[in-house]
Amino acid sequence: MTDSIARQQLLYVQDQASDDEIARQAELYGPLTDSVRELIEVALLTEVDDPEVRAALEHIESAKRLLRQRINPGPYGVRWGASGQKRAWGNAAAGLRNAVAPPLIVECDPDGRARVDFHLGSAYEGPAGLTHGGVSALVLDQVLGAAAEAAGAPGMTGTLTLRYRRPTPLGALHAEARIDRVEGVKTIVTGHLSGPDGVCVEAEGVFILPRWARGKDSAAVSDPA
Ligand SMILES: CCCCCCCCCC(=O)SCCNC(=O)CCNC(=O)[C@H](O)C(C)(C)COP(=O)(O)OP(=O)(O)OC[C@H]1O[C@@H](n2cnc3c(N)ncnc32)[C@H](O)[C@@H]1OP(=O)(O)O
Repeated sequence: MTDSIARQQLLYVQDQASDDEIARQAELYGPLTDSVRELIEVALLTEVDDPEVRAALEHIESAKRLLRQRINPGPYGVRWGASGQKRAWGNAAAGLRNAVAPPLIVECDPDGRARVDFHLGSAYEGPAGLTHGGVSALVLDQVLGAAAEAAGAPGMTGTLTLRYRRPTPLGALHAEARIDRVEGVKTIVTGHLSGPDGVCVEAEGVFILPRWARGKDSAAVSDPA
């Protein structure tokens, strides 16, 4: 096993947090994350005068000093509580503590289907007024991966193939996925991302249970938010 795989495995942690403690943390950190996400949007779009921008910066620096007083060196990893509840709160697409995440709150069925309605604001812009193609890939990677995981066939993304059929607007969007087939350690999942005018991006993903995780509890590579 390489050092990087060994290091990665140390970030899958059974911390035995109780459901009450997890709920407390979600109530505490969820609003902080939402506020920082809004801050990203407001910082991007504000048109106030220079003194107000400088004053806002001082407040933000002060908030950072407060929060840095005790800090996890990171990354967050994936944690399981005492009841088996998982937290992938650092996940870039769905993490409850990650302000970069849109966030995606993906609904899954055990037969390998997943869907999510979500909103992309101005921070996800690529072409003027449109969603960045890499952000569409992020969303589809997460939703297709969630479908594989929901059916008990989780894996790392081996190949993700996208077809951008029409520009993806910002705003209210939908993505869904379903397992097409399972071939040994490979799970092939298809899906799409759509906007108000129909399908914008089609996707096919090959999710592979990595060699190091074979024969272990499949949760070792699953990564729900
Ligand atoms: C609820 C939330 C669910 C979570 C959603 C998560 C979504 C996000 C997921 C990610 O972002 S994962 C991060 C991006 N992906 C990676 O970083 C993967 C990096 N690559 C690897 O770790 C390994 O190359 C990989 C695990 C993909 C495969 O390595 P293995 O050593 O385990 O594969 P192996 O050589 O044993 O091959 C197994 C099978 O897979 C095939 N294969 C290997 N690499 C492949 C590849 N890249 N694409 C397609 N097929 C591949 C290989 O031909 C073979 O097919 P057969 O079984 O038919 O012989």
